Amino acid sequence: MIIEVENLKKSYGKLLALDNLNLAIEEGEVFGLLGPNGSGKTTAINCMLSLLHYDAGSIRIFGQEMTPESYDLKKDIGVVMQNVAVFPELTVEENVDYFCGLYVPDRKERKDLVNEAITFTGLDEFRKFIPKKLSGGLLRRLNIACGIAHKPKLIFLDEPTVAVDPQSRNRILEGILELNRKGSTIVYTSHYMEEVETLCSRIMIIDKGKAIATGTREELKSMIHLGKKVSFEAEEITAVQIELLKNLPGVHSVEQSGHTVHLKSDEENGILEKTLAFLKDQDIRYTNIYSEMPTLNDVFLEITGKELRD
Ligand SMILES: Nc1ncnc2c1ncn2[C@@H]1O[C@H](COP(=O)(O)OP(=O)(O)OP(=O)(O)O)[C@@H](O)[C@H]1O
Repeated sequence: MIIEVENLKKSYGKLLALDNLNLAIEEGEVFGLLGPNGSGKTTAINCMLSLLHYDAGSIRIFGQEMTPESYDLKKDIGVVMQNVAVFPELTVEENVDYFCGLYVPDRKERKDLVNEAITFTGLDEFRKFIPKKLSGGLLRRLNIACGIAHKPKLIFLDEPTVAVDPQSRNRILEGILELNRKGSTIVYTSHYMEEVETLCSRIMIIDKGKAIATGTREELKSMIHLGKKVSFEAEEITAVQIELLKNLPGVHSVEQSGHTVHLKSDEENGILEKTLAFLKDQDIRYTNIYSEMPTLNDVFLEITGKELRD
């Protein structure tokens, strides 16, 4: 096991930020911590890295107890924090070299690692730039280059794509998968469910410092017995017709927002066809009908009663 967290508790004054958190991550995983803002993701990471004192519980990394003095463990860990942390007066190259130098004292060895990290994050043409001259997306990529240049076995990335343009975002996500393919275990926090779904082999959904569900995306979705969702727009649908729709076999719930009708079913198949037949039978004019599979937001909504995004 690469990471084992048992019964972790952390309070800030009266606020219980982590409430008996348990976590086990195996080598080779891309593990996602998914939760809304303030759910405790950063606190969990900072505890795992021994950057924060915690009140109770135990943390083992690479099979050993993690303490603030675990320097031998830390050299195999890479950290990309939520807030970009680079030196404003150093160039891209100098920044990466500085952070890599914390773990790799040999200059020659480091030169190759720094070059590799810069190329990997697509920063070759910006080597001599200082951070102030970089766009938000490029700055995030520099943050990543600084965190991974020493080729760590375990990489923590805390919301690395917040406020990043789509091009940089894709590059970052592809880069993370590439790091995983090259052998690094990844712990990735986000409140973007799409990213976590695409990237992560296993996901823990966290809310108010508590793990509310853990599993692969398929396992998480199968927990909530929700089949497909169907949405369509209909300007003239009546309240009675909405009630009739709710009574169709297999229909779980129906909600209206403006002219859009959202229907949830507990069946995987056939619900779109049933809805179409109903609309035809009732002579309801509709546009933009589509069906979709449940998302991790549906899982979160069903378990907590609120949306993942605030
Ligand atoms: N240093 C601190 N002092 C007091 N409260 C804190 C501190 N750091 C975090 N908190 C609180 O602890 C809770 C968990 O915060 P944390 O930053 O771990 O959540 P998060 O899921 O990472 O959210 P975000 O994505 O917004 O960073 C929140 O209610 C937050 O306000």
